[in-house]
Amino acid sequence: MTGQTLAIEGLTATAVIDGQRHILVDDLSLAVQQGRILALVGASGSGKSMTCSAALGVLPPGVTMAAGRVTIDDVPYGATALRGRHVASIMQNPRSAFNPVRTMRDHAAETLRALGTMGADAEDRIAHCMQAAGLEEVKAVLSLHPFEMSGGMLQRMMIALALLGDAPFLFADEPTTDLDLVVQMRILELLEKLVEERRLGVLLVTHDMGVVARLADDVAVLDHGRLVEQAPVMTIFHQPGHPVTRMLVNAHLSLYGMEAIA
Ligand SMILES: Nc1ncnc2c1ncn2[C@@H]1O[C@H](COP(=O)(O)OP(=O)(O)OP(=O)(O)O)[C@@H](O)[C@H]1O
Repeated sequence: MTGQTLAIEGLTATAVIDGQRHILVDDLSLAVQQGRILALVGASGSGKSMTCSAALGVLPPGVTMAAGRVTIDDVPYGATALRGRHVASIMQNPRSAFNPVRTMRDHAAETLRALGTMGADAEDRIAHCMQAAGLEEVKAVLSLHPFEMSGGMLQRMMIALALLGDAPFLFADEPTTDLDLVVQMRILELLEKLVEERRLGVLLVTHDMGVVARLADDVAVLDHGRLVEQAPVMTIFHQPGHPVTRMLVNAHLSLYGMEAIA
């Protein structure tokens, strides 16, 4: 069973800085398959987040998508149609994603409204997604404000909200960066489980090659906005082809050794 394929094709994002046009993402193409995790790696500033933002039509002010399109099984989709319904997203620093004066119940209701799916079964769906994200005490958690929750709980809630749309794809932008090591591991285990159980296709932005070794099936390497290498994870670690890939792998190996990826 192969499932759907989401393709980003010829994506180019530009910004005018001090009167000069800069290319932040340069004619980038990649494909994410349902049931697989594609890690998007590269040095800081290489364009990983901008790639996700451009594909989902949520670029920051001043940055323009100059070219490109997103297709699912060769059918092109506009960003508004993609977001939530076909592609869910989670990002780093979950605390900043929540409104500090609203409860989790408010956030869940707002997500359902945005998806246009506030049906009679709304409560059940919220509970189901929260449980899938490892939040068992549904009623208690729904009554909490962000400041009453840990970073790990907030990230689980963000994942629960992402699951509400039942999208086949998930873009996860550094989902564990701001969490402590134990919580990081639990969130990674959760992502792995969701890919297995729901056959999500995940585009995982990370700078952490340990996370790549642990989770990814395939790896795409960015350098200055360009895709310089794409290969299965084992090839990336054992036969990195591009100097940037070698640099990322060597930096990881010099810190942690080969055991983690054997
Ligand atoms: N609002 C903006 N306007 C113009 N340029 C921007 C803006 N935000 C980011 N950039 C530039 O776009 C490029 C790509 O940034 P991006 O955030 O995608 O990098 P990244 O690979 O995700 O980095 P990191 O790992 O540090 O998050 C960088 O050169 C960055 O300086």
